[in-house]
Amino acid sequence: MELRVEGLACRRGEATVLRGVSFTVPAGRALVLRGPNGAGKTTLLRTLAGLSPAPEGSVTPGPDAMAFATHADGLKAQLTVAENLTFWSRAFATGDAGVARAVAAFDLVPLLPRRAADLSAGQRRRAGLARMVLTGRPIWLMDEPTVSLDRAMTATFAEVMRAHLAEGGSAVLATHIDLGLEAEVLEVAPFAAARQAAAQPDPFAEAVE
Ligand SMILES: Nc1ncnc2c1ncn2[C@@H]1O[C@H](COP(=O)(O)OP(=O)(O)OP(=O)(O)O)[C@@H](O)[C@H]1O
Repeated sequence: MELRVEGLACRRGEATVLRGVSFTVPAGRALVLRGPNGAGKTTLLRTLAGLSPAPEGSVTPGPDAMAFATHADGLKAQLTVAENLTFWSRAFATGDAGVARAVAAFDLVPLLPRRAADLSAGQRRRAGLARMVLTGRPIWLMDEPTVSLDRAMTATFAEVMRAHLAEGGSAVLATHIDLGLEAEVLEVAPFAAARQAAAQPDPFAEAVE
């Protein structure tokens, strides 16, 4: 699904962090957000996701089409991974089929009985990313999705993303590492988000080698 952003301003607390952000991410494509610490990448993602109201501009479609993977992963610490997945499948009305897709995508069977509080950082991230699959939503917003993932799981993530894009999904990712994504790059800078076309031929080539 296409994501269209026009003249967006983004606030964090009382501060306007970004202004005049415009871009389109066509179905099947990803946009990578780059920029130094504090540039506003997380703020932009939060605004796209509808978590921070935008004082100016528009985002189409609305938040119901989007799934947002944050640093926090969204797991309830006292529940097992299986219980977290069931909770999400109810919240997103995707049922057992949604859970099965998420488990298969990130090889979660060994983690299902484990309490989220007892998972390693990488295992938590795996479960948090599986949530994106479970939602069935077409537009994925992701904040440093590969942090804490080992090399094999980074490759798995790349495969999952590739499948999502091949199904007509789209994505906006803030990441400091080069995933080898076939993606445009948006350099995020306060009040002046400028676009750099950077299509590359082989998505994820470097991530999965
Ligand atoms: N709750 C808040 N209230 C006011 N300003 C904030 C708040 N949270 C963050 N900021 C500021 O907003 C700006 C943008 O922060 P943001 O987290 O979006 O940057 P980022 O590009 O994601 O950075 P990083 O690469 O470090 O994750 C920063 O200057 C930050 O200090």
